[in-house]
Amino acid sequence: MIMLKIDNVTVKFGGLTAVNSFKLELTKGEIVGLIGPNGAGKTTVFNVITGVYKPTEGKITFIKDKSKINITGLRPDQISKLGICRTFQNIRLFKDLTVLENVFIGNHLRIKSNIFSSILRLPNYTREEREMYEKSMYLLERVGLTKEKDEKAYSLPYGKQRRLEIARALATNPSILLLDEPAAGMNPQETKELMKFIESIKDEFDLTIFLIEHHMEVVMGICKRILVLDYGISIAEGSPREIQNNPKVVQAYLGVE
Ligand SMILES: Nc1ncnc2c1ncn2[C@@H]1O[C@H](COP(=O)(O)OP(=O)(O)OP(=O)(O)O)[C@@H](O)[C@H]1O
Repeated sequence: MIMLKIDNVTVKFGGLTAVNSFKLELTKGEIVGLIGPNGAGKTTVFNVITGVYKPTEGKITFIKDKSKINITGLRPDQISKLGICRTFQNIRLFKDLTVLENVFIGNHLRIKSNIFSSILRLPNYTREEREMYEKSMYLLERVGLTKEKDEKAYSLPYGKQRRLEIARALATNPSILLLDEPAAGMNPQETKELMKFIESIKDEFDLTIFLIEHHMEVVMGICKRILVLDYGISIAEGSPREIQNNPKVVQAYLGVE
C-alpha cells in the first residue's frame, strides 16, 4: 500500500535548483534511506514534504485511509496533523522545558480539548490530560528517558536529545516518520542501539520511515531501499547492495567520505 507519492518535485531557490524532478513512492512499513553528498538536496526534500518549502513544480500526495490527499503547499502544522512527522538535522527541542514537557507538546498537536475546556477544567480535559501524561511517560520509557523526565532538555547529552526528539515526534501519532540524520553525533554503541530502536518503533507504531543519514552502517543496515541524490538529481535507487556497487554512487558519494 502506497503511503506517500512524490511526483516530479522541483525546488528552486533563485537560480539554484536544490531538488530536480524528484520522484518517490513510500510503501507502508518500509524504511527508505536518502543519501548523497553535502548540499545534494536531502534536507530540502524533507522540507518540501513537511511544508517548510513549497515546491516550485510537482505534486505530493499522502494516502490516508485509502483517500488521496494532495498535501502540496500545505502548512507544516497541517501536514503534521495529517500524520507526517519529522525530526531535524539540528535538534530542535524546547531547550528550557523538561523532557516530559517536550513530549507533551507533541501530544498537544492532536488534543481535542480547546482553550475553554482547559480553563474550565471540564472532565473531558482532565481525561485527555491524563491520557497524554500516560502516553508521554510510555514514550519516554520506550526511548529510555524515564529517569530524565524532569530534567531540562538542554541538559541531556546529545544522543538522548535525539531520542527525545523522536519521542516527541511519536507523540503526534504519525504514520510516516521522517528522520533527518538520526545518528549524527552518536558513538558506535549508540548508533547500534538507534538502529534497533528505529526498527522496533516502526513495528510497534506501525510506521513508514524515510531517513537521511550519513552513517553508512545505519543506512545499509536498516534500509531495504536507498535513494541517492547528487546536485538535486536522483542518480540511483536500489537495495543496499545495489547502491554499494553502483559506480555513479561510489563516485558521487561513497568515495568522498
Ligand atoms: N532556504 C534556502 N535558500 C537558499 N538555498 C538553500 C536553502 N535551503 C537549501 N539551500 C541550498 O540548496 C542546496 C541543497 O541543500 P540541502 O540542505 O537540501 O542539502 P543536504 O543534502 O541536506 O546537505 P547536508 O548533507 O549538508 O545537510 C544547497 O546548495 C543549499 O545551499
